[in-house]
Amino acid sequence: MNQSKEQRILNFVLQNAVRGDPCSVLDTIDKYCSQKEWAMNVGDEKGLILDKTVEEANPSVALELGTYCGYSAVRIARLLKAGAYLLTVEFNPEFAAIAKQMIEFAGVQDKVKLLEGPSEEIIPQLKKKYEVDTLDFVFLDHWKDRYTPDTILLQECNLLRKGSVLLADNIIFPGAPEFLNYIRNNPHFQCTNYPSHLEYMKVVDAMEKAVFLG
Ligand SMILES: O=C(NC/C=C/[C@H]1O[C@@H](n2cnc(C(F)(F)F)c2)[C@H](O)[C@@H]1O)c1cc([N+](=O)[O-])cc(O)c1O
Ligand SMILES: [Mg+2]
Repeated sequence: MNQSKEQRILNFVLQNAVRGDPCSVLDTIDKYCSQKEWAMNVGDEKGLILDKTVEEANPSVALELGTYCGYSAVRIARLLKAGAYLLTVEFNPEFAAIAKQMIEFAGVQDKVKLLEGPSEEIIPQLKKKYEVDTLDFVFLDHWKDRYTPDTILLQECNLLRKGSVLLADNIIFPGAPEFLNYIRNNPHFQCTNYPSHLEYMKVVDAMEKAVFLG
């Protein structure tokens, strides 16, 4: 059976990146996806916004919704301090298997826990099953129509604390208009917009940061 695009991306990394070097894995994925096959990784331009937001938040516990091939999981994990960790949620078993290998090749597996399943099932389990108290940082990059219900669910499950930082990808393209309306009109969040471009393309995109005010 012929390979998936995600398998081709992983193979290119296994053959061309440096094992144990997260930056080389990121650069190799960016090279493949800008020169050979486009894929929905956050990419190098928006990746810099992600880096700065993670460094500023300096999270002990981070959550990512939408692992895909593991590009942003590697990107976030490489910046985490000793003892800090990332929980990343992936719904598609094939993508989860790819991401697991990507994360291990990059050498950040000790800082990343990959959870397989739908967010509406996993988020309510974070406190009891995954021993989370509150989340310091959340990266939203999964299905755009899930950004709002999952942000509401995080609040309902008391997983946010004063100062928790949410960062959402694809505010312009493909767009998350309902989320933007929800979060910008919600007095419990302080929002900041970061204009950018769609990964590997000249198409305009943006990220939105929302700090929970408690
Ligand atoms: O559709 C896009 N992203 C959707 C991303 C979807 C990814 O998130 C996973 N997921 C779904 N639910 C969960 C949870 F949380 F339940 F586990 C995880 C899906 O299996 C998939 O791997 C997208 C599209 C474009 N584009 O240009 O079309 C550009 C982008 O940057 C994008 O992120
Ligand atoms: Mg995205």
